[in-house]
Amino acid sequence: MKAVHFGAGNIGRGFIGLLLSQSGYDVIFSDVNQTLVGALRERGEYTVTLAGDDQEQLHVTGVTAIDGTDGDAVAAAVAEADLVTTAVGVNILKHIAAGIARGIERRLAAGAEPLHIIACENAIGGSSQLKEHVYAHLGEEAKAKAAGIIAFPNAAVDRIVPIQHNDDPLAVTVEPFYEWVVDASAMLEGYKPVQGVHYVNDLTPYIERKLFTVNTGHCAAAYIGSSRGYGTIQQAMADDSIVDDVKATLNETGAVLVGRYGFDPDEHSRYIAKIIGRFRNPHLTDEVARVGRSPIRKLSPNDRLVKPALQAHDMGIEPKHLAKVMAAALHFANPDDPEAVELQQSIIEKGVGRTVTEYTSIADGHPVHRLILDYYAGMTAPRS
Ligand SMILES: NC(=O)C1=CN([C@@H]2O[C@H](COP(=O)(O)OP(=O)(O)OC[C@H]3O[C@@H](n4cnc5c(N)ncnc54)[C@H](O)[C@@H]3O)[C@@H](O)[C@H]2O)C=CC1
Ligand SMILES: O=P(O)(O)OC[C@H]1O[C@](O)(CO)[C@@H](O)[C@@H]1O
Repeated sequence: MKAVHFGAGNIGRGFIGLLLSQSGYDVIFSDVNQTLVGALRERGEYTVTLAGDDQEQLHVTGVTAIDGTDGDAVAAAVAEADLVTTAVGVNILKHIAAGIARGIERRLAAGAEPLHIIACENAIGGSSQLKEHVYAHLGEEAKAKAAGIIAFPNAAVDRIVPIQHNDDPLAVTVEPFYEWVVDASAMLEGYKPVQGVHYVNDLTPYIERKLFTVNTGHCAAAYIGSSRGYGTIQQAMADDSIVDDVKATLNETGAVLVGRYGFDPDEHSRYIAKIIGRFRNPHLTDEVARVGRSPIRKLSPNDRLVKPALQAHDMGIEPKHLAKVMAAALHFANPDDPEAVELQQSIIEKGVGRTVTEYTSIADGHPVHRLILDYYAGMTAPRS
């Protein structure tokens, strides 16, 4: 069995590629990073280290790579794949869509074997977004033929994999925990399960619980940590006042999740406690720059801060701590992060009020808008 996985980065090698390989797939990574592509082709294997007390090592074999900028190679790989997955970043999905579309056209011309295409990104509806981008490259006839044969099940993926600082470009250290949940209702009949994947008929509670707990809590630690001058999540989480902020933020999202989906409150509290323990993992060094990266995406209406804050407000809960995290995100100034640069520029040119409205879609005068501005005014810019 052949799987084509777009993105040989941290999650690609350290999570998705690993599980696919353990499930018996030959994994072909597609990436634009020529160092990664060259090393994967030359060596055909790499090592994943689990960041626990015993530093267990897992050897992934039977892998190779293609150059993601080579449209023919990408189309040929997709045409022959038994499964396609991605972990490139949700904003990159549009850039891989044309190659996937060409691969689908080739499949359709050759007899149309069924195919699942699963985006493993931190986003609600990642595969659906990818489908839209891919369909934009297909004609009406191809789209009609693809219906019922090419499926794009949405997924939630959870494993913390920091930026790697190893001499070996392929080596990757990951936290031991993982969770990969896939929408079974969108899978084609007779699909072969991937080992370690949890297939569920209603993905929404899973993706929202993950995004609004793991990712909301993590970015709370990153943005508030950064505003206090901390460089890593581990440093920030050693500060009790930041842990209190993270917990209070997750109590707000927790109230929303318990209210909307009927999760057991005690079980949800244990879920939060476990996640806070994961953030503190002493065997990892995770930079606030990575966890807070792309603040415009993280402040967008459907993402980990705005959506639960507005849901909380609608349920009569004042989302004070979510607003505080958003205010800290507006102070997140990283010259190497193009979205942070754009946000800071917008604040300088248009003021913070208009910037909040433009990027979060929360109207001026809305109580949550006012909360964000109040916290923003009371917060100093991060120490350099
Ligand atoms: N790192 C983590 O702990 C987690 C990350 N995620 C999600 O996984 C996705 C990937 O994140 P990371 O692995 O951390 O990022 P990363 O930056 O380590 O990996 C992304 C890879 O995609 C490649 N890429 C960029 N453009 C491409 C293109 N056009 N074609 C093929 N490859 C391309 C990059 O060269 C890079 O190797 C993101 O959506 C992230 O939100 C989800 C859960 C955990
Ligand atoms: O990858 P994103 O969406 O920029 O956000 C970083 C987040 O992803 C994770 O790496 C895993 O979900 C978390 O560590 C962090 O909350």
